[in-house]
Amino acid sequence: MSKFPFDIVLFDLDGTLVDSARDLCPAVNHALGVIGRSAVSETATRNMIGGGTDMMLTRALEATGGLVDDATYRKLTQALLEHYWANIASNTVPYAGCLAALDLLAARGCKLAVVTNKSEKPARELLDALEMTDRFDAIYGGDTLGRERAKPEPDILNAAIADCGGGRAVMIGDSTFDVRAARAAQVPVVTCRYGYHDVPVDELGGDAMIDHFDELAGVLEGL
Ligand SMILES: O=C(O)COP(=O)(O)O
Ligand SMILES: [Mg+2]
Repeated sequence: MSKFPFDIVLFDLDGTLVDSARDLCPAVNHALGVIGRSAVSETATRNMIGGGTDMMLTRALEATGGLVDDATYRKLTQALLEHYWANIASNTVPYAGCLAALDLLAARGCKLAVVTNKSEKPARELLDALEMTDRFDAIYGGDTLGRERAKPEPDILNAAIADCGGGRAVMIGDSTFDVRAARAAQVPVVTCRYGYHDVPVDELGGDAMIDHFDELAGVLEGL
């Protein structure tokens, strides 16, 4: 078997490895309900994910009547997180073909890492609940190095690459945060058509796109 072109595969979490909108959306709506706002749809929520919890809540507030004062915002963040913690893996599942693709990449000698804008604690909690933690050599959240160093900054990608021993890395993600972070880290990036997009999917601007995890290893071999 020919040598695989990458040593390290970095994965975004929400909208890339796992379909989490069915748990994130109710948590957002729980928070909106605290101040009597109307609910946002799951479809709308999907476009609000990718920049971390604060950005998701901010976008949901903007979509339902506007921003709130700091004290209210803190209360709503608390309500959102409490709801999310209690339901973190109620309806969240790895995307079809995800686990098989991770198996295949590991069998081809790749080290695997998660680089998410979700905070590290809930990211680990979710991966634990889905029994996925052991598959990864590094797991970085949006707060691991400090929020200001979350994606689109390259820092968590670079840190994960270093933890994996360095080498040829590639990023797999679903939002402009992932594409920009990969560009800044100077690694190629594959986007997922099935994920959560903050811009129209064809404007993400990655190096390749997959519709399904079954395509991933082949697409990486062709980069
Ligand atoms: O928490 C979020 O908004 C997104 O997380 P992600 O970086 O795994 O897509
Ligand atoms: Mg994502």
